Amino acid sequence: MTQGTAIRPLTGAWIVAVGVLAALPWLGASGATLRLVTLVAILALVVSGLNLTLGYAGELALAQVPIYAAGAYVTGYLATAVINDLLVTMLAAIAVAVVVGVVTGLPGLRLGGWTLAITSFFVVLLIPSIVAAFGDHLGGYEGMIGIPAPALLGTDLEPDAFYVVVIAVTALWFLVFRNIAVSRHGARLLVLKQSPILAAAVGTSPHGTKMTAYAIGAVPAGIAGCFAAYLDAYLSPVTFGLELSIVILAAGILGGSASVYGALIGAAVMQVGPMRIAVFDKYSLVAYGVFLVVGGLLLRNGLAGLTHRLWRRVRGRTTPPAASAGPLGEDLVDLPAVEGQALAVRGVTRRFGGNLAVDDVSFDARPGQITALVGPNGSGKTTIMNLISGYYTPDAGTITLGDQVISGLPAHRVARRGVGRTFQTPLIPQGLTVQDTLVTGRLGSHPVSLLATALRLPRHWKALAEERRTSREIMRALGLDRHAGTPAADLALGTRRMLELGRAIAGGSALVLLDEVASGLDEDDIHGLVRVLDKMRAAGITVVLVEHNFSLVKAVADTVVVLAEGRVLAVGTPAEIATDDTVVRTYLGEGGDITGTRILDSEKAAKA
Ligand SMILES: Nc1ncnc2c1ncn2[C@@H]1O[C@H](COP(=O)(O)OP(=O)(O)OP(=O)(O)O)[C@@H](O)[C@H]1O
Repeated sequence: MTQGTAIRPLTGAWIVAVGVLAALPWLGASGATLRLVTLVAILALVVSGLNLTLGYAGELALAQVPIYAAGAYVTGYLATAVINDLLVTMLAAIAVAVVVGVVTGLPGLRLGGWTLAITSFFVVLLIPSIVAAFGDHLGGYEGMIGIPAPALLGTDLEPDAFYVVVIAVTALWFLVFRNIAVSRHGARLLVLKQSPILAAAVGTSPHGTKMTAYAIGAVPAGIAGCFAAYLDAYLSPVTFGLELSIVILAAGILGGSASVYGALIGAAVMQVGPMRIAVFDKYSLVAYGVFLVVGGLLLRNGLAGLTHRLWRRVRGRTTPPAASAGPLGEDLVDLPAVEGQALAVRGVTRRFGGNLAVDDVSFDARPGQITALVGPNGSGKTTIMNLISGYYTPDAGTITLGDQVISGLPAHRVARRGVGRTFQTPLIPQGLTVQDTLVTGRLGSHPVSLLATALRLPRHWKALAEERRTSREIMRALGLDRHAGTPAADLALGTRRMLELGRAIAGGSALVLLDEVASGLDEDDIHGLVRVLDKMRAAGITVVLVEHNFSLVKAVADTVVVLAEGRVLAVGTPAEIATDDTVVRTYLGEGGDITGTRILDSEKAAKA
């Protein structure tokens, strides 16, 4: 999987850079230089955690300083009083950092946005009080002194060896971060950032994804804390203050928060620049503020984004113009067969306050058939789609898929049971190619563990091969193969609708819900859509289609369910519905002819 926002590392250059940095002690670098590089590595680790939670997952969890402090104090305490082995102290620092990361992120599960930012940012103010409360063990306000130099597996580490460990572990973390960012897990974070609704629709739990982001974002800060404790053999609560929070934020924004290596760039600029230069001392907060504003206002995705764009220009790659759909070729392949499941909606009712949006609705949708829901604006079609896909819970009635009751389940669980859907306005995240977007449709149905992804275990490669095969099959069936590498958000509306449809199918969905999928499409697009709908039927998928365009309904639907004011007015084949007296009288008045009606609702007709 690729991502538009992440810089792809030139692996060779990366290995050389890490090798040169690690060899600095033997290349005659001074102690001051080694210390500076160590400080850059420590800051880069903390900032990379921010990039992961904020830049990738879009969570305003800003508790990096408390997390970093937790890692540092745990290391200091263990090394001084319990066991001084870098492996043990680092693992303990990571574990405690993850706990602090998750706990400080918890408000984000309910509140999100700025409330999370404020609560997590100001946890930093508690650090001196917490350190003071455990003064006997953590040194209180005066600081913790006498942290011994680290040992590793029973061998004391000389300063140069410690330096090499810092470089090696930092390089390893950035490799892991990069592996996550360019994988399906990175896409999962990106989808959550841009639309929690879409995240649920593709089967990923918004809460679970947020918790994962808080947890992995805390890992590098815990490692950084461990290194910081050993570096100066001294810890003071003063170090872990608001100023450091602002430095981290400035480095993140300046480097580029939605990038892997932006953390290194931002940390290097801050450490080599304003944090070193004495003249900044007095005005340090002002200087950091300026860096924050410059990074935020002038640089789209920070210095990393700028480097990325320059690199693309040098390589002669510029963003292609919006890709238009155009007519589908004749060479479309069939969709892979699936085991469709019957949908049964029984007596479903849903109120919004005093408004009875859906009133005792029952209907069936069968595998290998297309069931159309039609009716004027406000008749309850979208509410029924949202009830089936788990965004709403019915006040009464049940919805079953095959032999499983799905009503009452949260949306991501419904998706995992094999329900895919599209939206009235296509939800296509920025930063993903067409192929990557199709892969996101498999996130819930074909999970791969984070560990397998981060460490590139065989399970990861197997899943990647499957993802590529399935997405290629779907692209060939939907005529999307010529757009495979195009940024999905740049596509024309017709192609975006087709892509959403592909994503809904990609996980092997037994039931696919299409909400006004033809809206805004031209004749070529609609012709292509009809062919694809025929393929879905042939593949055995159960399709429920909300549609205003009765010509399209007539062309594709096996069964039509007509709704009026939240109730089922009639059910039948398109031909039966077209001549149903009640339907014709209700919508067209005495003597009307629905067969020639493009749209049941005149307002929608104007829009279409
Ligand atoms: N989240 C909500 N809160 C309050 N009322 C809602 C909500 N969602 C839908 N409704 C109301 O429920 C009724 C049915 O709306 P719904 O969107 O399901 O109709 P629809 O047939 O899909 O209309 P359209 O064709 O315009 O999409 C409307 O009266 C609408 O105002």
